[in-house]
Amino acid sequence: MAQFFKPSRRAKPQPQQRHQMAQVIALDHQARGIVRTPEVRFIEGVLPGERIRFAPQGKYDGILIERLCSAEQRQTPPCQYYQTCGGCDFQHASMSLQRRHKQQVVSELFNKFAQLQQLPWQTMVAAQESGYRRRVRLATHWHAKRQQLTIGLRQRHSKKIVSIDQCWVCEPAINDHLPKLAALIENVGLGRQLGHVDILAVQPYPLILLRIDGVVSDSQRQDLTQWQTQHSVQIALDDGQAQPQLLVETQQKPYVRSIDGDPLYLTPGDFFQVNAMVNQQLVERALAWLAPNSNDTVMDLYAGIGNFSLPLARRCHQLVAVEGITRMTAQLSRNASAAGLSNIDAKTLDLLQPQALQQLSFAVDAVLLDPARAGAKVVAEKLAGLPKGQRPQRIVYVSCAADTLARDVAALTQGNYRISRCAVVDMFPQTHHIETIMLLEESE
Ligand SMILES: C[S@@+](CC[C@H](N)C(=O)[O-])C[C@H]1O[C@@H](n2cnc3c(N)ncnc32)[C@H](O)[C@@H]1O
Repeated sequence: MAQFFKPSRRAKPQPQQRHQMAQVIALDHQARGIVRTPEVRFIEGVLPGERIRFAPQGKYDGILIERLCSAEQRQTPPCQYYQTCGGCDFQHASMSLQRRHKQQVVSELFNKFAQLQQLPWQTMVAAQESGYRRRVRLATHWHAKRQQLTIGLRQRHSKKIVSIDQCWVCEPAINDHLPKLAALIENVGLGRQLGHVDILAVQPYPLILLRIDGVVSDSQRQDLTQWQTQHSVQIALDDGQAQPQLLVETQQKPYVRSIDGDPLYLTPGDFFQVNAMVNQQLVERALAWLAPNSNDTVMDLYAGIGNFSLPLARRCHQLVAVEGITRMTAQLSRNASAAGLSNIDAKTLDLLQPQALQQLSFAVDAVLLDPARAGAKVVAEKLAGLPKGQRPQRIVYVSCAADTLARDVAALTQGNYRISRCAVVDMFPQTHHIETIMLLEESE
């Protein structure tokens, strides 16, 4: 049969003459270096002040070929997998540069989207630089010929998996179990059926959540049950259809603790904040800025399983919590009951729907907003337009996406609010991800 030439789908190496020299002038919002030659290009792994040789790629990108000098703020990436793993993209910068850059990005976005030049910055909410992640999702690949399983994190810009047995930013409870997983799955014979694996550093035992396609036999269940007892972990199975199930349903439900020590029970798959120490400080900061007292009615929007709701309810008269996922609202209510709190009214509403907001009275003393990346546009526009006496005096907005935060805060400041405090929250050190907390108060 005739053989036709098929070009490789891999990016071709750039010919030598196309390489260009440039000085990195700044970092973009994803912590990539910006060069101008004169066209603007974005290059990963480089820092402002560094002179580099790079290969242009596509219309806007470049690939670093050689660094001719190093910025003072460069550090040797501490993680052995840094060059290949796509997990942390900012390890080559000192912690002070990482944190300064995050604040700079928020300032730039507010300048651009909210026309606000000066923000009232407060001390950053930050804790340890490594060993902070209490949940991680691992990718897996089953080599049928070798009957071997690879577990790890995705390579940068690739579907390939970097096999890891330690993750520098994960909590020790995760790293204790990560190296044992491949052998467990191979021995139990679930390699072919395995999708991803989540490890959660929760109480009373670390939880390993296996995404399995197809049926798990009784003998496989027995093997897994034996293993979880031997290694003091809990295993849960997720078939992608129904809610993940603990292998032994009679065992105690997993939980994390609120800042007051109340257990926040969760079902595998429920959202909880990734960085326990930063979360502790974040909730404390939100409480300090919202300053609830025992006569106040407070609203916690995007409440999850009650991370902010329970501490707020302990300090105010009445707490209205709103969450979009029914299962999590029910969990929040159970968590409130377990903590002996009877002043929480938990509702399930889609806060992106204007008509859903008609079911809420915003004549409360304070509101906490903690939306997902999409932000809280509909809520912000509603709050911005409410007359005095029917709106909260204080709003604390916790955000994981500075662009949607700037958009929503612009709506609030064009209404009856002004920004009185803000701080960067370094929830994900060693990565470019930015969280922010902002206090808005009635301006008249
Ligand atoms: C960043 S998490 C914060 C959860 C909680 N405040 C915490 O600290 O753990 C955002 C929460 O908003 C919920 N959510 C996302 N979109 C929503 C929507 N349209 N309406 C209501 N809740 C939503 C998610 O289910 C999630 O629990």
